[in-house]
Amino acid sequence: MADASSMVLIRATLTPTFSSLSSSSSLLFGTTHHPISRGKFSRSLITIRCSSISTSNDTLKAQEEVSWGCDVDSLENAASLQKWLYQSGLPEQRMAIQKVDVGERGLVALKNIRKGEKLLFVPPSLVITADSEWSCKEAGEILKQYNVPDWPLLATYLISEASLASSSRWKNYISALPRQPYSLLYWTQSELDRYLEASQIRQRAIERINDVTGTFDDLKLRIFSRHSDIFPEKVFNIETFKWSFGILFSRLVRLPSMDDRVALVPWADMLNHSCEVETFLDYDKSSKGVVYTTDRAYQPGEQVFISYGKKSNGELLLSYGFVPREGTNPSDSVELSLSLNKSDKCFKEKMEALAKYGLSVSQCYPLRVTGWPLELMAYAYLAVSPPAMKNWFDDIAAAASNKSTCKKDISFPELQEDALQFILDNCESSISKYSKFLQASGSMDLDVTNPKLLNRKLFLKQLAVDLCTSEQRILFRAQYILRRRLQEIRRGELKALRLFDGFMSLFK
Ligand SMILES: C[S@@+](CC[C@H](N)C(=O)[O-])C[C@H]1O[C@@H](n2cnc3c(N)ncnc32)[C@H](O)[C@@H]1O
Repeated sequence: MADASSMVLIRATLTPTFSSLSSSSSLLFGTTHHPISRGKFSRSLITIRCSSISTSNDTLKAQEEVSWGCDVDSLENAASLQKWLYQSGLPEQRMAIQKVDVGERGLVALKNIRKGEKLLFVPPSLVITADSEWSCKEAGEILKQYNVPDWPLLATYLISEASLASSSRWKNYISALPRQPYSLLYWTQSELDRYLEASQIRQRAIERINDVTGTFDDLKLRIFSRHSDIFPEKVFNIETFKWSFGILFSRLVRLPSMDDRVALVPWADMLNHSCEVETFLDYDKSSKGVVYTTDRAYQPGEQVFISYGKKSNGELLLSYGFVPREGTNPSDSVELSLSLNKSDKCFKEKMEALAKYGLSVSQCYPLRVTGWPLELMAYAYLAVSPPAMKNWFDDIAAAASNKSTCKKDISFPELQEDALQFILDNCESSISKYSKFLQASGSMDLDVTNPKLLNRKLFLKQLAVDLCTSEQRILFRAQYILRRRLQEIRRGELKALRLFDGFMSLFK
C-alpha cells in the first residue's frame, strides 16, 4: 500500500508522510492527543446540504442506512462489493473474497494461477483518485479552490461519500471497508505508553496522530468552518478523519505507471501482505486496468498475496495494524536511538556540526538483521571523537546525515573500538528496556474485568509483544556481532602489544 509518502500497496512503501495543507507547526509539533476508545467511535446520521444530491424521502431513508464500513471480517458486505464491481465493469476474476487465516478477509485463488500471470484488471472507472468525481460537487469544488493536497483531499472525499450513503456511487465499496481499520491511529496515548514504551514506533505513532490531528485542524480552520453547510462538524470531525486516514494508511496505493498517482483500488485492496512475495500493483497501459503480476504459483483455495513494500514489522504495525510471524520478515529493522553525551567537552561543537546537516543531538538509525547503515557508524565516530579531531566534526556529521551527496564511508581505525563500544552500550540499554516490558507483559492487564476492554487490551498487548520480541531479536544479533568485533580488535591489539614487547626485549 502507499506510504503516506509512497503508500504503495505496491511498489515500495507505505510510509505515510502526506503533505499537509500548510506548513503550520500544528502538523508537526501538535502536543494534544485525542484518546479514542473503540466504543466511542460511532457516527450519527447526518444530512449534508448539497444541491447536487437529491434529498427526497428515499434519499433520507437511505441515509439512515449510512454505512461507515463494516466489521473487519464481514463477508456479507464483501459479497455485495464483489457483485457491484462485476456489474460496474470488473472483468471475471480468478480469485474471490473469502475468510482467510492471515488477514481475516482476503483474495483466494479459484483456479490454478501461474507464476508471472497478470491478475485483477480493475478499470480506471473503479479507481478512486484525487480526480474522482464528487457526489457532492460543491464539496469537491471548494477543496480544489484551496488546492488541498491528495492525502487530505482523499480523506475528505471518503467521508463525504460515506456520509451520502446510497447517493454515493461508492456505497458498496465504503460498506465493505473496515469500520475501524487496524491502525495505531486508534491507540490511545496511555496504550501507546503502556505497550510500546520500549519501541521507537511509539514516537512514530504519536507523530502520525499529531499529523492527522494537525491536518484536520487546518482543514477545519481554513475550509470547513467557512463552509459549514457543506462540511458540517457532525460529519467532518476528528473521529471521521481518523477513520478515513486509517483507511488511506492501510489501503492507498501509488501507481508508478499512472504518473505515481495515489489511488484506492477497490477489490485489489482486499489483497493481504506477505513478506515472501515482491509483487505490487500498477496500471497496465495495454489492458487499461490496474493489475499485478504474480511472482509465484497458487493452487485453488490458496490465499493470494501482494507486497505492501519492504517494511519493518514496526512500520507494518503503524500503518496496517499487524505484525508478521516472528522471523518471517527479511526487511525487518529496529530503530536505535543514539545521543551525544552531555558531558562531552565538545558537546556544543558536535551539536552545531550535526545541526548543519539537519541532525539533532539524539538520532535514530535502523539496525537490520543484516547490519547497520554507514550513517550510524559515522554518528558513533562523532560521539566518541576527541577534541583533537575538531576539524573533522563537519565531515563526520555530514556522513551521519542521509544526504546522498555526502561521503559516507569514512573510517577512523583509532576510534573504531570506542565507536563500536558506544553502539554496543546503546544496544544493551535498549535491550534492557525490551526485557523489562516483555517480563512485565505476562502479568499486565489481569486486573481488567470488562470482557470487551479485556479483549482489546489482550489484542494490543499481543501485537506489542510480537513487535518487541522481533525488535529485541535484531538488537541481540547486533549485540553478538559487536561483542565479537570488539573481542577481535582487543585480541589484535593484545597480540600487537605482545609482539611489540617481544621486539623490545631483543634490545635489552
Ligand atoms: C489492504 S487491506 C487488505 C484487506 C483486508 N484484509 C480486509 O479484509 O479489508 C490491509 C489490511 O489487511 C490486514 N492484513 C493485510 N496483510 C496482513 C497480514 N499479513 N497479517 C495480518 N493482517 C493483514 C490488516 O488489517 C491491514 O490493515
